[in-house]
Amino acid sequence: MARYARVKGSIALITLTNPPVNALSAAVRRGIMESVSRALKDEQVKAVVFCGENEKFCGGADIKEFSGSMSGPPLVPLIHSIEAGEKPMVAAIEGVALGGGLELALGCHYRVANTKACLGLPEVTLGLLPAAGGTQRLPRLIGIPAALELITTGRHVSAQEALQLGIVDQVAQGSAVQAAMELALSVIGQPLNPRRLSLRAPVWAPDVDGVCDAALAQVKQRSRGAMAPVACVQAVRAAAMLPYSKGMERERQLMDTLFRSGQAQAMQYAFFAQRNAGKWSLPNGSQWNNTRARDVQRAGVIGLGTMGRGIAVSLVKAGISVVAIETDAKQLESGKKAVTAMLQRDAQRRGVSPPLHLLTFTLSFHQLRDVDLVIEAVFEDMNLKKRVFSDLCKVLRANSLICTNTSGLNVDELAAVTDRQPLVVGMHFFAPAHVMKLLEVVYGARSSPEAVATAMALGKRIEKVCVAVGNCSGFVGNRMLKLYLDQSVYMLEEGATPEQVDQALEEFGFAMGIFKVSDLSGLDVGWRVRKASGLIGPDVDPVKPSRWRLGRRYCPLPDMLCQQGRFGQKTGRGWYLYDSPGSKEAKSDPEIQTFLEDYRRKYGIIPRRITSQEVIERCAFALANEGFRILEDRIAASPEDIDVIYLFGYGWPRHRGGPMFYASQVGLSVVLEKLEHYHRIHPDVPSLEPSRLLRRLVAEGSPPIQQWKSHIKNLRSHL
Ligand SMILES: C/C=C(\C)C(=O)SCCNC(=O)CCNC(=O)[C@H](O)C(C)(C)COP(=O)(O)OP(=O)(O)OC[C@H]1O[C@@H](n2cnc3c(N)ncnc32)[C@H](O)[C@@H]1OP(=O)(O)O
Repeated sequence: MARYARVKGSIALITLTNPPVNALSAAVRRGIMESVSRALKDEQVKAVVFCGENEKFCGGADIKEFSGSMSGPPLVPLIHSIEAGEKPMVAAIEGVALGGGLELALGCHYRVANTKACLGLPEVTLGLLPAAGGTQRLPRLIGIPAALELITTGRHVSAQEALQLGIVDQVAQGSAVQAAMELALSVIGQPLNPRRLSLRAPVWAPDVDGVCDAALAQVKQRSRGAMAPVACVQAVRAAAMLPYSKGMERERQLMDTLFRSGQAQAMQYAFFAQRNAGKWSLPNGSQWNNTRARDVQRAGVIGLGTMGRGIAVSLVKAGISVVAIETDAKQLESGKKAVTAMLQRDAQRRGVSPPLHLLTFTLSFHQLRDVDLVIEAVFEDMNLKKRVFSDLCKVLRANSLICTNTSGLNVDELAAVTDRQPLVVGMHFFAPAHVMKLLEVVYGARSSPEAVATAMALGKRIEKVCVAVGNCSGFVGNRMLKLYLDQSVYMLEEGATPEQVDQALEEFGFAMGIFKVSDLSGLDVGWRVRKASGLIGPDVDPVKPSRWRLGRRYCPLPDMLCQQGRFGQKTGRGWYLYDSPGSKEAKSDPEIQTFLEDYRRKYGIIPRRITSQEVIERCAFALANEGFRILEDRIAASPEDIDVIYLFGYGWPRHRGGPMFYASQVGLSVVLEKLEHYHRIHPDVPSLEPSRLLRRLVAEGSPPIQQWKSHIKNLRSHL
């Protein structure tokens, strides 16, 4: 899987051939080894150029191989043999040079990239470190601070930035392969030792220790328990302190630990889960590769609140014309200002001009007559949305799609008021919509495969991670979130504080605990939903609200907070205290402690100590248990889809894979046992009762997560 050719008389051109990204599989490594040996032996060959098939240099090691037993020539000695070769070796980088691909290029004596190439060492995002010499060669090439930044973040850099950093020697406007061949011919006969990065001395710099310490503190703070970024800093520190061979030894030791870790498994699982989510399928058999998406050139956005603004920005940035509608002139003006400012800021950052010409702001629905698709983002109110949907049908072309950004209302009920049920789907964005990566595409009972394909393709075009889900209250993400929130507030009743719960979740890896997140989102949002769903009504005792509603345990604490006007950050008070409305730093509020104590006293609850372990078990296992029910109900097509939703929409730590992967990693029988235990203690919380699918999987020997899909099919056929 490496092609060998002699070109221009004296150049051996070695082409990596393993589409789509020319990953360094065992066969590719073998091919490179044989080709290098042939080039070194061939007396006609005076220089060697490496490139990749289909204008993609190399996407790195073949990640699929990591889960099996590795075979074939190892990468480290292979790259060493390239570097040690007595003929100039030049990497011609087109498309991507990532991970092992860049490490291969660093083993070459020269590197040429074309303008569109991107380079990086993203191993840290897979729970690993660049262990084919990357942590030792890159610092020797570009210095410790720049290498630390690239290796600990896994950030991709453009060819231009790579040139500025000194990673590549040349950027070619046209073909990198042509430019590399010219460079190779021009350097024949020049000494190679100065070009061999491994021969360079350790990279000493003033206060190297201080720089590494600062990087360590930064990654520990940023990555919340992830091991790989810490190991990356340790390996780069070795490049600063030790000769190359010792540094390589350190790199290998650190990699050995990471490679076997559950964190690496979780992150590699997340990599493939994200890509598999794009391969959607519907219960009727329609799927991503048998359904055509429609082209969307013009879209409408109804409502310019926070969500509508973010959606409009995302569409325009992808080159789609947008007609943005509001019902009130003042709101239209403030929406216009906000959208324009967001686009201007973004354009300024990227050094381009803002695509404002793609935007039309109007109060008139008639301007929507020739759009291909509309995304409704009005207030979360079924009647209001129904009115908007029927008004849309009066002006839209008969074949225009109508999408709703509802976060959990019934898509079928909305579709029913239209004249085009097959053309109605949900597009559930997450706030802020121009930043958050997740998009749940919700298909209703009558949504056509073409409508789903169009929404999925549009989501991909605006750079979202899209997951197709079925229609139920809250869809996947918010349906699960409800149970996680329930557990959190029950624990406050039982004796915990918001700080304790949040600390346990943050130590687990969440960027923010659930109470901080609730304050950020606004506590009034859930309050409104609970009122609309009949959980709060005039029959509720205002002095001692019932803890039992609709036949199950209910915690009135969040409602009581809202009654006090504590809506979270926006009012300066929620579960925490803020310096002023809108400020972000959450501080403990003694009033909340007193409020919780009074509450427990009023209801005769004797507080008990709740450990971090209990917090994690009750939150994570409640999430996973609902995830199993969602799989039984066919609302999500696979556990991977659920995990992608939690990773990209709800801040689940990537090094824990997602709630379903976490359950599989902890062990399904352990999860079952714990749920049974908690359900025994809390029989008034039906959601803690282990799901049928979980029981079934345990009974069938807890198969690996990749096999759950077939067990789910069997479970259904037994129902
Ligand atoms: C030690 C460790 C070492 C030495 C390493 O090198 S670890 C690997 C480091 N490399 C990476 O992390 C790069 C991973 N890949 C990507 O970031 C992207 O795939 C890409 C930027 C290279 C291309 O992006 P895009 O064009 O959007 O395509 P997809 O992401 O959808 O990928 C297409 C298919 O290729 C599969 N793929 C990609 N990279 C690898 C890889 N390194 N090993 C195995 N397979 C890879 C990916 O899963 C897609 O497969 P399908 O879904 O189409 O089946």
